[in-house]
Amino acid sequence: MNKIVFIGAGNMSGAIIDGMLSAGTPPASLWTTNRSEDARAAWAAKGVNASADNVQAVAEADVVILGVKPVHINELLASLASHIPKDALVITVAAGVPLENYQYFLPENAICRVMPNTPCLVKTGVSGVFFSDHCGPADHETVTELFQPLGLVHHCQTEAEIDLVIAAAGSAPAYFFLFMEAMIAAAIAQGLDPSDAAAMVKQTALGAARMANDSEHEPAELRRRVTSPGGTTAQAIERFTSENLHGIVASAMVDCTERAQEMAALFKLKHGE
Ligand SMILES: NC(=O)C1=CN([C@@H]2O[C@H](COP(=O)(O)OP(=O)(O)OC[C@H]3O[C@@H](n4cnc5c(N)ncnc54)[C@H](OP(=O)(O)O)[C@@H]3O)[C@@H](O)[C@H]2O)C=CC1
Ligand SMILES: O=C(O)[C@@H]1CCC=N1
Repeated sequence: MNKIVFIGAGNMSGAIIDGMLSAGTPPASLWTTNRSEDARAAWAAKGVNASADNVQAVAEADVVILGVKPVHINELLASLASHIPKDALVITVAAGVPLENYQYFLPENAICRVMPNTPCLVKTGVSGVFFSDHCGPADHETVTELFQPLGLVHHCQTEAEIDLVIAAAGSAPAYFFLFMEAMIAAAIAQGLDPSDAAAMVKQTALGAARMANDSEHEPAELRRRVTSPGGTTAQAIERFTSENLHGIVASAMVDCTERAQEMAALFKLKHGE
């Protein structure tokens, strides 16, 4: 059994771990580290090995998954890199930290940047992956084995493509949640009971997402099939269009990608400074 170690098991890594558990990964093969005692107790209650000691956790690891915030990656690598087995595959889910940082601290390891999203929790995630030159077929296989059961795996051709995956998938669950929040608030403002409004909006989002995935038709055609000429939907769509929904979405996604690029410039190791 492989030893898979998560350094920092918060929102994103936690979703991956819970997704893996529900996909049948034996909890005893998973190790997590957290500084908070409550987080460790919660993982231990699920049968996952939980520790506060990163150095001890990575001993004899086959796969190390770095799940801390981007701002903490460099200091974590500086303190932990020499303890990570050289034959371990190192996976990082951090946004905006370039591969070269990991390669500097871990020159002999195979490294893979993965940009997942939180729906990995319910095995309908998206994970963009980009491999370092040190990665061989066995590493590609390991990443596929780990992430495919959690949803769609997209192979990025360039590292820069990871930043596009962030805008289209990594950050994107939040856009849909925001849209749901706005719809629920509007339905309540129009007089629906709050719990009825929430239940209807969530169920409609689920139904639309399922149809979009299962149908032979593109979303634009599915939209047309709801929109009777001169009817109610047409009025709502006209408002979205005239108020530039497409433009807002496009600008938001450009902002998202640009923020990842800014973070990369910020966190990139500056040798000799
Ligand atoms: N949230 C998301 O949807 C996505 C996030 N990501 C990436 O995932 C990473 C984590 O983000 P997210 O999960 O949201 O953040 P969280 O803050 O929820 O998770 C980070 C975790 O790291 C733990 N931690 C921090 N420092 C250490 C340390 N030195 N040793 C061990 N554990 C540590 C924290 O727990 P404790 O304080 O108990 O130690 C916390 O549980 C980021 O790099 C982000 O870019 C990528 C895609 C999507
Ligand atoms: O907001 C963030 O920076 C992280 C990366 C993608 C989703 N959450």
